[in-house]
Amino acid sequence: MPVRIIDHVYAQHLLTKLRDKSTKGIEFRKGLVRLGRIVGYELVKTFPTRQVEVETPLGKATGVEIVGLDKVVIVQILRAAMPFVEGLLKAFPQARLGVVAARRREEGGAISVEVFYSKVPQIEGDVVIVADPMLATGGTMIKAIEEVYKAGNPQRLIVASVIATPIGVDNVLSKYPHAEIYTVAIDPALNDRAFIVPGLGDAGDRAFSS
Ligand SMILES: O=P(O)(O)OC[C@H]1O[C@H](OP(=O)(O)OP(=O)(O)O)[C@H](O)[C@@H]1O
Ligand SMILES: O=c1cc[nH]c(=O)[nH]1
Ligand SMILES: [Mg+2]
Repeated sequence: MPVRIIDHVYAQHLLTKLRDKSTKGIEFRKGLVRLGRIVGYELVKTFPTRQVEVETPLGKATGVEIVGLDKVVIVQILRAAMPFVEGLLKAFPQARLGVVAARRREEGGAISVEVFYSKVPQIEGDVVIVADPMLATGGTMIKAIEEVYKAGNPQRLIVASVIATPIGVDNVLSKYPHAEIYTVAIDPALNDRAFIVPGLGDAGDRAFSS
């Protein structure tokens, strides 16, 4: 199960609004928060559950408890992941958080990625969700995952994205074949500046109005 598309109709609806170039500033940012929430709730479905008994004020009830929520670490890749992670945290409010600050640079027609700050908590045996709305070439995600492995070996490595490309997915999976990639859409192409086409443009710039 290398890539799973989150085909929830509300996720698809929100993504369409984000793609629309007339969706500006705060509306764009709010859309990313809402998408993060839905992606989070879809990810929760992949966790094991157990039956538990609780005492209600009037008697006993049998219910379901999600197992392992206390083991979740979310790693956000600055900057575009910030609103997306705000949404993910609605589904994983007790998650510990890591941060990787990265920027893509164009040098002589080639794209390179610079990580200029990284702080990831100890993650041995944890479920790590690395969040970035855009998985274009996959270069940034690969660098972020390298930072994750410096902090320990996760039990599960989940990549949470909004738009991915086939090449980005292949690049990540060729280095980390066990990564579980969740995305709302896969777009076909990259342009000559490694932007996703049709994509939604520059997610960081649109979210932060620069
Ligand atoms: O898969 P890749 O080809 O590496 O591209 C994806 C990265 O590009 C963007 O970051 P950018 O460098 O624009 O930083 P920003 O989030 O601050 O805008 C985006 O937010 C991803 O992190
Ligand atoms: O299309 C793209 C590619 C990388 N980063 C973005 O924000 N958009
Ligand atoms: Mg950007």
